[in-house]
Amino acid sequence: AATPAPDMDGVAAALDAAMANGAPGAMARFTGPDGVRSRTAGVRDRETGAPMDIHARFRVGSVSKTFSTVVLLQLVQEGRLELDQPVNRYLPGLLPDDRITVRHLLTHRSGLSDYTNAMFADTVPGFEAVRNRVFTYQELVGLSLAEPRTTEPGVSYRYSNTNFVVVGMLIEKLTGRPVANAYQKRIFKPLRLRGTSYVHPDTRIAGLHARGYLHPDAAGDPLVDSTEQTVSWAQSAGAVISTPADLNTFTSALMRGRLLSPAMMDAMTTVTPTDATNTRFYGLGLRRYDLSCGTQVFGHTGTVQGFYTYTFSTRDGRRSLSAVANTSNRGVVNTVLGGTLEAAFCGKAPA
Ligand SMILES: CC1(C)S[C@@H]2[C@H](NC(=O)CCCC[C@H](NC(=O)C[NH3+])C(=O)[O-])C(=O)N2[C@H]1C(=O)[O-]
Repeated sequence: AATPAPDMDGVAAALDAAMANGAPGAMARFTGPDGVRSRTAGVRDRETGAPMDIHARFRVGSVSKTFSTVVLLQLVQEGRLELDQPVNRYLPGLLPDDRITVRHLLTHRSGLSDYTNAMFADTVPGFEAVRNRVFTYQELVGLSLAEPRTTEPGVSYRYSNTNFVVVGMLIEKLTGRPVANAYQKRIFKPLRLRGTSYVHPDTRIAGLHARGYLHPDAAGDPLVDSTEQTVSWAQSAGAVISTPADLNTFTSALMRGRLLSPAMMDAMTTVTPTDATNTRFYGLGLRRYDLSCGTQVFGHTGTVQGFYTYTFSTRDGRRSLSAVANTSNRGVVNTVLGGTLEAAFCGKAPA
């Protein structure tokens, strides 16, 4: 079937819906066979009123997990570790269960609890308590291991940031360098992602950027400007900064096989369902969404204080979309922002 043109009016409507539900601003960038299409809405800075800018940098949250996965799978390709070996073989004594394998981390099937649930139970106090803190990986893993495991290893999918903190530990142990070096050398530089960085524990977003605004739990309380933070509570699970254009370049290059071998891409895109809808799946550090028009898109989502992100590409890498809203802790915004995917990849509904 012919590739449908993106319905940019539909994309714009989803951005407007995000604003109508509390986002100060939103933006989306589609890259496809007929070139680039962008839409923006609202402001990137509530103080100055500066309009949202498609070139603005922002925090991508868990989209970082796909960057970390690419680095780790390159190390697997280089023979530095094996997917089905115990994590403890490479990080002796780290985990209390030798049955937890590297693959379990990348598929969220390790059973390691997600320490952020307790950390952010009270949204604003939780954020304020950690926004300037610097954690070691070991401290974060310690927070998780203080809580009961959620499943026996490999038995079921249970999303946990802890998995990708351990992925960061593996990368640093095997390369002998901070993860920032691996991101830069293996992804940012080769793909010329000049708007993408990993600056942990620096709290700033350099250059032209969107400010992020966290919705408080109590209705009527003011938005919290959450732009500056270390994101040390997430690091290799959530601390990358990027732009819509760079994320489209990244997902497209990934799908086109510019970062990993065909065999490794097959492994990465081998998925299991994450919910009962049978339209949402997870592979290795990668989500698959099956859209209403039958198109499957691969990428990741992100939720970090002040920013919601969707970044997905078709399996052939020919079409990519990144959509961002500069708010969080407002689920309806995240949901309506997701409407950009159907509009962009399925096009206008038949009349
Ligand atoms: C699975 C998710 C949704 S959560 C996970 C990760 N983000 C976090 O773990 C942060 C959670 C707290 C964020 C905060 N919420 C609260 O504090 C609520 N009390 C807010 O909305 O800013 C990320 O990113 N992933 C998303 C993903 O992968 O899409």
